[in-house]
Amino acid sequence: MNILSFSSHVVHGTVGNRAIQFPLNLRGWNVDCINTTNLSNHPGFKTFKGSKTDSSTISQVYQGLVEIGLKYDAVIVGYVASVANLQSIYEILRNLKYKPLVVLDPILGDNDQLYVDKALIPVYKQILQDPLNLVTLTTPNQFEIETLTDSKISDQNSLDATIAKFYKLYNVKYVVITSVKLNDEMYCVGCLDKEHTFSVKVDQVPAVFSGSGDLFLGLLTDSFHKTGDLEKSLKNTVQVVQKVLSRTLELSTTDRTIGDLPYIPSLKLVESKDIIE
Ligand SMILES: Nc1ncnc2c1ncn2[C@@H]1O[C@H](COP(=O)(O)OP(=O)(O)O)[C@@H](O)[C@H]1O
Ligand SMILES: Cc1ncc(COP(=O)(O)O)c(C=O)c1O
Repeated sequence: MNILSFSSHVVHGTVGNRAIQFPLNLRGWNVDCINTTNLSNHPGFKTFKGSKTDSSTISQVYQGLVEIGLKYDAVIVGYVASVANLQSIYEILRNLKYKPLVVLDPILGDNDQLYVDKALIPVYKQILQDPLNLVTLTTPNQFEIETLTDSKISDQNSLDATIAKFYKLYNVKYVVITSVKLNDEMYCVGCLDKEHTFSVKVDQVPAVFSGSGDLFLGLLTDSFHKTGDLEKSLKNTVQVVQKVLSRTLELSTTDRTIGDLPYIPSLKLVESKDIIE
C-alpha cells in the first residue's frame, strides 16, 4: 500500500509528516512525503528556523513522482499553510488520472483562532466544492467546520444545522469533526451523509499536545482505507490516539502550561510503537 502525504516537515519533533509517516510505516504503508515546510522544529517550541517550501518545488517534485510511474492508494493533505502551496496541491488533485482515497484536513486554526493566512479559506472551499469530487473524507475541527460553513456550534441543534449546511455547500462524501464540545464533554462526530451521523466520546488526557491532530489524520486514513467503515475507524482511532497521548504524558516532563494544563510539545511515538501497531 502506497500513500502520498502533503504535510509539514520538522527536523526535530512529531508534527506534520513526522507524526504521519512513522505510524503509517508501522501499519504497513510505504509513505512518500511531500514536505510543505522544512523547519528545525514547530513553533510551539517558541523559536524555530527554516522555511516553507516553494509552490514550484511542490509541483515539480510531484511531477517527478508521476514520471517514474508512481500511483497511490491514498493521499493525505495535512498542514499546508501557504496559499500558493494549497493551489499547487489543488492542481495536483484536479489532474489525478485515477481515484485514490483522498483525506484532507483543512488546517485553519482552533479554539476560535485562525492560525494560518485567512486567504487559505477560499482555496479550501474551492477544493471541497470541486465538481470532480476530489476529497473523499475531510477532518475539520469545530472551529474549521464553523469557518467553512459560516456557522457556530453550541448544542446538538446547531451541530445538526452545521452538518446540513456543510453537505449543501460542499461535494465531499465523508466528514469527521475532530472536536466538538457539547455540555463540557469532547466528541468526535462522524458523518456518512447529512442524515447519518454518529458521535464518539473522547476521554480527555489532561494535557495539551502538538501533533495529535496529525497522528489522528494518519491513523484514521489507515483504518478507513483498510475497513471502509468510518464508524469503526473513528472509534479505533480515537482510542489509539488517546493511549498514545496517555503514554506520552506518563513519559514526559514539562514546565510549561496552557491554561491550567501541562503543554507537551512532542509525542512519544517510538515509545508507543506497540499501541500504534
Ligand atoms: N488531550 C487529549 N486527550 C485525548 N484525546 C485528544 C487530546 N487532544 C487531542 N486528542 C485527539 O486527537 C484528535 C485531534 O485533536 P486535535 O489535535 O485538537 O486536532 P486538530 O489539529 O484537528 O485541532 C481528537 O479528535 C482526539 O481524538
Ligand atoms: C509545522 C507544523 N505542522 C503541523 C502542526 C500541527 O499540529 P497539531 O497536530 O497539534 O494541530 C503544527 C502545529 O504546531 C506545526 O507548527
